[in-house]
Amino acid sequence: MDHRTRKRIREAKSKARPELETEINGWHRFNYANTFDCGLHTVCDNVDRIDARFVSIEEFRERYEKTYTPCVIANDQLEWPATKKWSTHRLSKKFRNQRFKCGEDDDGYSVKLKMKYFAEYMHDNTDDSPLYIFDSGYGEHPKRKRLLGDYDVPKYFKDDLFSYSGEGRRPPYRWFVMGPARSGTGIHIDPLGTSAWNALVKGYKREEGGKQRDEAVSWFTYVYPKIKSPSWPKEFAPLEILQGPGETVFVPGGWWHVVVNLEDTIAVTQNFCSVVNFPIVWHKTVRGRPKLSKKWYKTLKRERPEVAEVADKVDLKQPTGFNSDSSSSGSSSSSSSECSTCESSDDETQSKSRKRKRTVSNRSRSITPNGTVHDSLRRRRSYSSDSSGGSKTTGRSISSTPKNCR
Ligand SMILES: O=C(O)CCC(=O)C(=O)O
Ligand SMILES: [Fe+2]
Repeated sequence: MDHRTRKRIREAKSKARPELETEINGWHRFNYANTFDCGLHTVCDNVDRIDARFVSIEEFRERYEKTYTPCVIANDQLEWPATKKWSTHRLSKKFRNQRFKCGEDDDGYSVKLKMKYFAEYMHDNTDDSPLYIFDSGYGEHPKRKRLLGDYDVPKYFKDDLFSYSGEGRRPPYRWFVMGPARSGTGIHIDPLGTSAWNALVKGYKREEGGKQRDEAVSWFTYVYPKIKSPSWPKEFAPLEILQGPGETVFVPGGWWHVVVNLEDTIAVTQNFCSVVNFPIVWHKTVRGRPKLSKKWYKTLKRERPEVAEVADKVDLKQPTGFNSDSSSSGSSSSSSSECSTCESSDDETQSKSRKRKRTVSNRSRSITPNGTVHDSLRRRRSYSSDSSGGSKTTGRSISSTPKNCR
């Protein structure tokens, strides 16, 4: 690593995590680079896998979306140029001098690094919880928007009702995500009741959460062993996923989740509002983003009158019964970066400057040497009564392969 690269990285790190700069050995304090157990052999992968080639949109909707049941979608990236183009090497050539967001400073401003510097850092760092690219601006940037051509929104998620709120106005909804081992996303619920898909193109992940810092790696170190211990009530056992390259995780709204990368990973994730989660998302948007909701409603009325009718029927005085508070942001391993994950508080500023909050929840993901990622999801009981609460369904084209489950 040359002098300039080191300097740029040092600057980015001190902006993104100033609190670590004042600690002795702040970035290496826990020596996770040598001690972090990625848990490959203890992961209990207990989430359904479906094959995108055989499961229809209708079947997916009935089985997973409507029941708010997480699942892993396989074989959906077969045609994606990203599978070839998204290697650290190729990206660092193609986007060499493009700056990607890898954190946020204390005033909420993006901390960015040129791809060429970040790629070097990926391969050569021993930080406990390294910087993580979590960039939502690429779609509007003249050069970075070339990434859009490398992947396709999965067929199950094409009808995103937030598109009717206006591309420039809608809350951030898509993120290019790239980071080394031990980076990840602290425990959180995604914002505004939205659901998400997260497509891992390269690498392996795993997660943990905790109150040390709201970092995934700490969660996995301190909290995960507790929830896996025999004394932990079975009814609160988490869902866990080892997500590999080529796999796309469906995270229904309201689920706590925490994700950790087990090695270098490259992924894309989008949050969406569909006809299924619309009543909840509408409720939260009216309360959290009132101005936006008014403009959104106008367009819906014109373009999707049947959805506007649903909006008319939502009782805004009743609580949604859906998780909406005390979630964390921490979509990067640094506790301060932007995320698709921050739950909305009821104010209009939320989507612009993502607030950091300490978390109480999480999802995690990890990867194995043979290309699997591990994801751990847990739903709060208060979530919603019509949900299956993580129960599994199996059937044609759907397999569930519990491993190491107690
Ligand atoms: O891949 C990750 O780090 C998880 C991302 C996530 O959960 C989110 O963006 O909400
Ligand atoms: Fe999330």
